[in-house]
Parts: sequence; structure tokens; C-alpha cells
Amino acid sequence: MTISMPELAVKRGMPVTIITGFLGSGKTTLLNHILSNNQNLKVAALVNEFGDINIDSQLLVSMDEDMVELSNGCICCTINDGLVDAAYRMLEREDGVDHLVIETTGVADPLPIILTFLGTELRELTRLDSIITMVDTETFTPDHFDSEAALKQVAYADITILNKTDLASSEQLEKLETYIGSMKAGARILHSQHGQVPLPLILDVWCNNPEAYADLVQEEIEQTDCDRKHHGHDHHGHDHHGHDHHGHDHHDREHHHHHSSHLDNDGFVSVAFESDRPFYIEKFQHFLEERLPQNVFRAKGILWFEESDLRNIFQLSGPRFDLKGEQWRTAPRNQLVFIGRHLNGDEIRQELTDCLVR
Ligand SMILES: Nc1nc2c(ncn2[C@@H]2O[C@H](COP(=O)(O)OP(=O)(O)OP(=O)(O)O)[C@@H](O)[C@H]2O)c(=O)[nH]1
Repeated sequence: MTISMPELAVKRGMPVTIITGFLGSGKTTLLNHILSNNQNLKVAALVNEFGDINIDSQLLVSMDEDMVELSNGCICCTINDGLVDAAYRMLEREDGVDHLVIETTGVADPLPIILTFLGTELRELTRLDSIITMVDTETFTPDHFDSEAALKQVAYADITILNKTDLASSEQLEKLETYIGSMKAGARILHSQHGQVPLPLILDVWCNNPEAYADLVQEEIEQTDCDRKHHGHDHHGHDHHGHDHHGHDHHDREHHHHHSSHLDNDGFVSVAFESDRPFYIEKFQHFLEERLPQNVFRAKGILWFEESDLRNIFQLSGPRFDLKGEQWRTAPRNQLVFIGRHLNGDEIRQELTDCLVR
């Protein structure tokens, strides 16, 4: 097979790990654990985030910046467009990368990403090592948040990590383990708190079996070849989407792959807020406790308070939130993302504006 990239001094067979899991389940926490404990293994990460501002990149442990690539938006399209390019950049690095880790957004169906590795020219250059699915043991229930994506994340897992065991009873944990075992015979299941699992259990484990999706892979290969014919030598040929002024994707169904039917992120939307003015701490706290819409499922951000010299990392996941202070490394500013169903962005932004110092 010929590849249209001129510079082909790339490494072959690079192991790839996909970390998936629902909003707030602990994907970034696991990635940080990997990046802090990888020792001699050179790990590069691709992080895809749902929301218009990249908060995750700022929450990753300090490391060689070139080793992390980011993108925002709907994973079905955006990452596929950029994924092949980004993977190539990693493969071509002169100083070499030993392992590629991809963190999906919390509302992503992992299948299109799996198929991108198995069904495009990347299949000759990479080896899908495993799909790891993080599960929040405290909040996950068999209705999987009414989200098709959440169900698929569990269904496609090669390794399931039942995370946040500190927040769940042993009964809850046992029930969840039985449920997941019933969905997938022979599932590999690990338990963790803050993603702390021994890396030899999750990296270079040869857990993915491409035969499991052989038919879909075959279709993807045919589709990719067909795209290539129609789109000249563009090596991924996913020329099927545009952005509106909010940076959200519009999908052109005509060219859209059959398996990327997960177009609406299961109804989840994200609302971003940024400001160069600080919040009054009391007003912000009042907003969180009294005014925050019930349907906010997840929020995260970097907060600047009038009353504090610290950069406050804000995390809200399901029923709980926390703030952690650390030193600013940049000029202070506020950056926040709220994620949920049926959110009224204007209302949330107005509430937040009212918390700012004038
Ligand atoms: N108590 C407890 N909190 C945890 C654990 N693992 C992660 N968290 C917290 O859960 C919150 C969400 O974790 P993240 O790693 O950001 O989750 P994520 O899956 O990357 O979230 P999205 O980016 O929204 O998809 C953070 O506040 C973490 O500190 C755990 O085992 N126990």
C-alpha cells in the first residue's frame, strides 16, 4: 500500500492506548498518573476535550509540552480529522515516542477512534494496545446516564477501571463489577482510587483484539480508500464538517461515516466562560450553592478570586465539587467550562458575570 506522505521515516508498530470513560470518571487523573510514573517509557498524549477552552492541558502534570496535543469538539469528527495528522507527527518525532495515549472526551463513542487506528493507513504504523474505560464507581448505574456513548465506552473496553472506589461502598462496587462482567464475558476489571494502578497492568498489555470488529474495520478500510479516491491525496480524507462561530461541528451527513451516528453528544452541551477580572469568592460560592442549574453534570476550570493569590483548580463532578490552590504560572484569569444537558448558556454566563469584581 502506498502512503501519500513524502517523509516516511516513521516508526512502525507504535503501541496506542485509548483512555475513554464518561464525564468526570477520572480520565485526566489516569493520564496524569501515567505521565508521572512512566519512567523510561516516552509517552506522548493526545487529549480531546469537550468544550471550547482547553482546561485539561492546564491540569496535566508538567512535562515536555511537545508531548501533548490537544483538540476540542466532537470526537466523531474533530479528532478523526486531526487524529491521523497528530499520530503522524508523533510517529515522525526524531527523539522518538514509545507509546501513544489518547484521552477521549467524556461523551465520545470510542468506536470511530478505534476504527481510525484499525482501518486507515495508521494500522500499518501503530498497534492498538488496549481500550481503557474509566468508570466512576460512585455514580455509574446500569442506565449509564441515558447516554449511548457511556454504554459504548463500557462495551468496547478491553480493560475497565472501576475508579473512585473511595466514594463507593463495597456492595456498590461488587454490584457494578457483576454488571460489567455480565456485559462483557471475561472482562478485565481493575479497581482504583485516583487512577492509581500499576502501569504494567495497563500499558503494553496486548489486550486489544482487532478481530472483534473485523467487519467494521473492513468497511472503514473501504471507506478510507473511497475517500482517498474522491479527495485526492489527502491522507485522511474526512472532508465532511465545518464549524459555526461557537466552534461546534456541523456534520455533513452525506459524507459521514455510518458508524459516527453519535452526532449530538447524547444531548450534552458545554458552556465556556472566560474573564480577565477576578470573582468575589462569596458571590461565586453563592452561585455554586444556590444558583447552579441542576442539570450541570460536570464543570471544571481555573479560578481567580479577588481575595486569593492562588490559582484555584475547580472541579465539579456529579454531586461534589472541590477547589485546590496552587501558584499561578501565568497572568491570572478565569476560565471555566460547564457541561450538562439543556443548559442555558446565556443565563450561566450572566450569573458568572454578576460574580465578577467590577
Ligand atoms: N474521590 C475521588 N475523586 C477522584 C478520583 N479520581 C478522580 N477524582 C476526581 O474526579 C474529578 C474528575 O476527574 P478527571 O480525571 O478530571 O475526570 P475526566 O474523566 O478527565 O473528566 P472529563 O474531562 O470531564 O471527561 C477530579 O476532581 C478528580 O480529582 C478518585 O478515585 N476518588
